[in-house]
Amino acid sequence: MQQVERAIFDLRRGLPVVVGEDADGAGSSVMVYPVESIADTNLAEVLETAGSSPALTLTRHRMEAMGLGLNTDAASLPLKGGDGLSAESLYCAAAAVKGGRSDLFEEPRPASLAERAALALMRRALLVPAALTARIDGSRQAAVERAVEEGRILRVPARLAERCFESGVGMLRRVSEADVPLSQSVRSRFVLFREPDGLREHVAVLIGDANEWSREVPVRIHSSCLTGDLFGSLRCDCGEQLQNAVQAIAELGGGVLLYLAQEGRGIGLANKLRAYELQDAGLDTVEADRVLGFGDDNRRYRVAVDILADLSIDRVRLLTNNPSKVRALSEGGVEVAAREGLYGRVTPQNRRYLKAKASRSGHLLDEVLGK
Ligand SMILES: Nc1nc2c(ncn2[C@@H]2O[C@H](COP(=O)(O)OP(=O)(O)OP(=O)(O)O)[C@@H](O)[C@H]2O)c(=O)[nH]1
Ligand SMILES: [Zn+2]
Repeated sequence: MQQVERAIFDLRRGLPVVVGEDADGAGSSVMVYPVESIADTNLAEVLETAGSSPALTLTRHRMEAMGLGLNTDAASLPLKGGDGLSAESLYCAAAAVKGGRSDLFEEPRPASLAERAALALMRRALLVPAALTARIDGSRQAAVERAVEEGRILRVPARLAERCFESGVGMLRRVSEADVPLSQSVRSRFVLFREPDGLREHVAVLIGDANEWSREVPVRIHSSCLTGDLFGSLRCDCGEQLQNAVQAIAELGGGVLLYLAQEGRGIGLANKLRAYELQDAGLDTVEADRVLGFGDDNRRYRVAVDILADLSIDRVRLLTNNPSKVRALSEGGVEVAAREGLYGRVTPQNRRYLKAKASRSGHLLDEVLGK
């Protein structure tokens, strides 16, 4: 997987990578550029390097947002070229609320294996899930091969890249820990876990004395929210939920708060801010993520299951309003003996967000929003 991790870093830096369809990554290969960082000059470079016409590869959700239904998980829109084609027009087609100019593209076709893998890499890299892709023409293969051998560009096998979200299952590493007294619970210990690819770190906050925890350990699974947790943003309820969770767990005799690196429901802070802009243009929190090409909720809770296993916890009292967290733990073999609601204050700024969570994602919020 090392190549895949390196490719993710390159893509985050705005560099292209080569995705190949054979097991060793060679064979039918595609150059991949992250759309969000492509500059006008790169467009000429893509044509020159790959020697074939590029396409814009998008997720099904983005295609739907553009009114281009195609019954596949991902599709590619071959570029027509000509006037109006620029880095900006590509970005608009990939992420703007209005979907960009359709006259710049040919009819969509289902994405190839390498193109689908390119989108998986974008999502893992927390970029806008849109790639400029170009098959490497036979006439350019030798040059690309040389660039790969000389380390000027990375090549990854599509099959590995496509599975970049699964690479770490069951392989979290417990890295370091220390006591960190909190104002609401003086006896608290932070334990840090790192995913094997080194890309994400998660923290388990052990509250109180583990020997005194009840058999149904009070557990909160909290997805990180820089704006809410640290700055008290009024757009969401995360900051207050975080504080209330520590308080509630302490009052229940201690337990665990899992602070998971899942900013913006797993789409990352950059995309969350993009989604906020789309919300300010009228979309709700779920629609905005879809328009950016994501699903309704991009979080997977496997890391929570793995951390609880490491802590030898198999029965919990879960503090959440989110039924998918309950489901994910149960499916992962953790018994959810009870669920308890956990709320922040409803404010004029977050009411619409909370209502959308209740109506679109099934959050159990009647207690604070009314029926
Ligand atoms: N994409 C996106 N993410 C958001 C938005 N507002 C808040 N978030 C993120 O949503 C997540 C909320 O996490 P949690 O509070 O753990 O989960 P939850 O699904 O609300 O469920 P609860 O357990 O009931 O709180 C955080 O990662 C926030 O950064 C938004 O408008 N768009
Ligand atoms: Zn938040």
